Parts: sequence; C-alpha cells; structure tokens
Amino acid sequence: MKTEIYILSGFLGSGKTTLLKQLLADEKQQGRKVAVMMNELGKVSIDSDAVDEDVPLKELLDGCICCTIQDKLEGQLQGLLTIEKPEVIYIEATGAAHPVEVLDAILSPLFAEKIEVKGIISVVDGVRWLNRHSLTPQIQQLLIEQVRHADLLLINKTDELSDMEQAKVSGEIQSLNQHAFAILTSYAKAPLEKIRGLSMNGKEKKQSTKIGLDLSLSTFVYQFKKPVNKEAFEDFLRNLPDTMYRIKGYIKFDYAKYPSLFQFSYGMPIYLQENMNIPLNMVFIGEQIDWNIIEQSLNHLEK
Ligand SMILES: Nc1nc2c(ncn2[C@@H]2O[C@H](COP(=O)(O)OP(=O)(O)OP(=O)(O)O)[C@@H](O)[C@H]2O)c(=O)[nH]1
Repeated sequence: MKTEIYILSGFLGSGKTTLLKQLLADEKQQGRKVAVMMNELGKVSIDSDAVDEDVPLKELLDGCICCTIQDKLEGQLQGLLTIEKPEVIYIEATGAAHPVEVLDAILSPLFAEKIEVKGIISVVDGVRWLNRHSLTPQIQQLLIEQVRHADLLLINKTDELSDMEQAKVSGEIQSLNQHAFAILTSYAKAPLEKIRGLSMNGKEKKQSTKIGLDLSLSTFVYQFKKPVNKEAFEDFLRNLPDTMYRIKGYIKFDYAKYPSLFQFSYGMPIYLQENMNIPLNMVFIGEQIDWNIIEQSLNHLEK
C-alpha cells in the first residue's frame, strides 16, 4: 500500500490549519494511521496544538520548504515512511512555498514509489485575495501560483464577504485555474469526498481534454530496467516541453558501472556519478504533459 500525501497550500492565515483539523477528525473516525508535517516561517509552531498527541508530527522550523530545509524534509519524510509507515500524510506548507518546490521536496527518487501524492489543496483567504493589490508583487505572484497549481481550491472566509464579493473572487480564481474544482467555504468546511477523490498521478489522473493532455501540474515516476545511451537521453531532454519543471532520479548509462544521479530543473541538466547500485527511479514534475508520450520515449531509450 502506498502512503497517500496531501499538500495543504495557501497563504499565512488563510485557513489551512482549520481545514487540517477537520481532515484529522475524519481520519480518526476512519481509523487510518496519520502523520502531519508542518513548516512555519517562525521559530515556534503554535499549530502543533491542533494535532492529537498520537499523530506523529514532524515540524520543520526555520525556513520554508522550498529552500533551506528541503533536504531535511526529505530525510524526515523518509523516516516517517520507514519507521511509522502512516497510511496518509498531510503536509501543511507555509504560505511562502511555491507548489512546484513543495512537490520537488517530497518526491525523492529513493522513495517516490512508496507514496502517492493525492493533490494540492490551496486555501485562499477571500478577503486577502480582494485586497491583494496592497501586497508586494512577489507575494501577489505567489498567491497566483498557489491558485494556478492547485487541484482543489477552497475560497475561504466567505462569512466576511458579501455575495457580490464572493462572485468576484470565484470568477477571478476560476479564470486562473479552470481545471481545479473551486468551493466557497467558511471556516474551511469543504465536502471531504472532494478531497479524498483527488489524484496527481499523471497517468491515473482523468484526462481533462480530448487530446489526452493533462492541463494541471502532475507527476510521474519511471523505472528504468536497462542502461541507456547518453546521447539518446540528451536528445530526449532537448525535445521536452518547457512545462517540464523538474526531473530527478537515477539513470545508468551504457558505458558506466554504476548509475548517475540526474537532476534537471528549468532546462538545466546536472549529472553526479554514484559509486553503488541504486534503483533506477526517475521522478518527473510538469504541467500540460502527455505522460504516455514521455513513457513511450523512455521505453524507446531502453531498446
Ligand atoms: N472569519 C473567518 N475566520 C476564519 C475562517 N477560516 C479560518 N479563520 C480564522 O483565521 C485564522 C487563521 O486560520 P488558520 O486555519 O490558522 O490559518 P493557516 O492558514 O493555518 O494559518 P498559518 O498557520 O498562519 O499559515 C484563525 O483565527 C481562524 O479561526 C473563515 O472562514 N472565516
């Protein structure tokens, strides 16, 4: 059984913890084994009070997921997966994290096959959204990215918005992200079956258009069975669409004794020769990618 992972994204104070509490109460009813990972920008995490004592909690203090503590997150996740073996993990990402960075931080090629990322749920503070123009351009951009990359959107704090304002926020948000289901909520009260029904796996995801293209952010894990030719692999890289944001994993070239760790982000490839055998898993994160074509090309490299 794979461990399900849900990412709760959204700006500071938008209502992520309020949502998390409901999800945890529901998990308790279902009797599933749950873990929570949180990261906060400040030193002290108040939100951990929201979590029951029997839920393993890994707090990631001192920074956002995206940069300083990415390795720490990976290590903690691996620890959880090998020791506690929860059935489901909720990751409450700080308001300062970009969804691609969060996905990147949790999808390690060493244990990607043990997890199933169910989706990114972005909680938007409706009031803050309407007043966003008073925020710095960087923060406005981050708010937009969190909306654009969500699989499910909660437009929260509707109790503080008039009907007209609610219509305005939902219109703006839905025009930024047409594939995600958007729900107007007060105190993040969302139908939980919408959350449970999410899937981010590029190949399992319901295709959203006739041409079979997946419009949203999605992930894919490939396992090489054979060594490949480096020139052919580099040809494959050159033909990738610009919306392939990250690739990382282990690949073995036909001339080498051991695999190389390969990293690719925004078009830049990096190779690092390993000195032992490691399972040849490669993780892909992209948007609007036809994963069947990627899989066929990778299969072809192994011929
Ligand atoms: N009026 C109103 N307040 C809400 C709503 N949802 C949450 N709040 C309040 O907003 C505050 C922040 O909510 P949290 O759930 O802690 O938000 P968060 O996104 O986890 O915040 P950080 O942990 O700071 O990122 C709390 O005081 C909540 O009680 C809502 O729909 N309406």
